[in-house]
Amino acid sequence: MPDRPAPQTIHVVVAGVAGRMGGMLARAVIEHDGVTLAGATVRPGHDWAGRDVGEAIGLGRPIGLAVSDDPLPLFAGAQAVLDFTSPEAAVAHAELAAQARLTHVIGVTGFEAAHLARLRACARHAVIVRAGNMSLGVNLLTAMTRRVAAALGTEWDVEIVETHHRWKADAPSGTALMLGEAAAQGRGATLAELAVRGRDGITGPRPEGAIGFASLRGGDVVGEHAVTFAGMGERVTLGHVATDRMIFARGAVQAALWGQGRRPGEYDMLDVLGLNEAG
Ligand SMILES: NC(=O)C1=CN([C@@H]2O[C@H](COP(=O)(O)OP(=O)(O)OC[C@H]3O[C@@H](n4cnc5c(N)ncnc54)[C@H](OP(=O)(O)O)[C@@H]3O)[C@@H](O)[C@H]2O)C=CC1
Ligand SMILES: O=C(O)C1=N[C@H](C(=O)O)C[C@H](O)C1
Repeated sequence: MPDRPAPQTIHVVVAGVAGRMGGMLARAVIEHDGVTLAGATVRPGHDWAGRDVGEAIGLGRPIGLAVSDDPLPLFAGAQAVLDFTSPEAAVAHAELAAQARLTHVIGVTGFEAAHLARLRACARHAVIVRAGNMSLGVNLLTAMTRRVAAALGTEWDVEIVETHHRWKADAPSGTALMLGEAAAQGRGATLAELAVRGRDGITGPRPEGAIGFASLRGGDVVGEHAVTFAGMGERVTLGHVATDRMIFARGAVQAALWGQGRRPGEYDMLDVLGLNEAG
């Protein structure tokens, strides 16, 4: 339950509206009840600055809102920001979001430990909902992965394979790491203790209990993930295929609404979807 009553309609800013996800997020906000698009940002100096958001994202009509390259005044007048930009930009946005006390929904992947430490500090002042994947299907898969890993034990080898479009910047994907963390949790460990990220050359036998990752990149693949539990004489594979980025955008809007009136802190989509307890 929220700690305070949530407003009826919340004002939402989309950061990085010129990106593959940015345009989807703006559409999702425009289409969703209970949220109003209050701003959309691009990197300083981007040639979309000043253009109408509707025209810039290809909606086919103006919506009377100009793209901005200055997040500060937009954040000051909003209740939430949806952020699928880059690790550096998301950390800078988190510092502004903390000052404005707004819900910061972060879909960005590829964070390093130093970024995560800064996000943790910001979450002392505002709600951060961060997940490597905001879709319902992947979050269900995450909860299932934790359960299956707990049930099968370490004699079943866990391998996670992900496939994405040719433009993706980071590997393994944020989703793959989320699934790996869930498998590790199911076994009472952390992913840092068990992860094997990339194999090449004379690798020797697989360490028992390791969680392996492999990444494929090509074409326009939206995102595919498979978690295989390989035992002696049988294999169990759980998977998810995304065919439309709107699944991530809708999840982000849901997270923005969920965050209203919550206590400051770090949350994820399992919290939003009520799947943490179920795991
Ligand atoms: N959690 C989830 O469900 C999902 C997460 N993702 C993640 O979201 C991120 C973005 O993915 P994608 O949309 O494909 O990538 P893109 O590169 O298409 O989009 C990122 C956008 O952010 C912009 N940007 C960077 N810095 C700033 C800034 N300071 N202010 C405003 N805009 C900025 C970039 O601008 P410029 O090009 O000028 O640098 C670019 O337009 C990735 O980390 C990806 O893994 C993607 C899909 C789903
Ligand atoms: O970069 C992407 O496109 C995606 N990134 C996320 C990830 O790293 O897992 C989520 C989704 O798979 C698409």
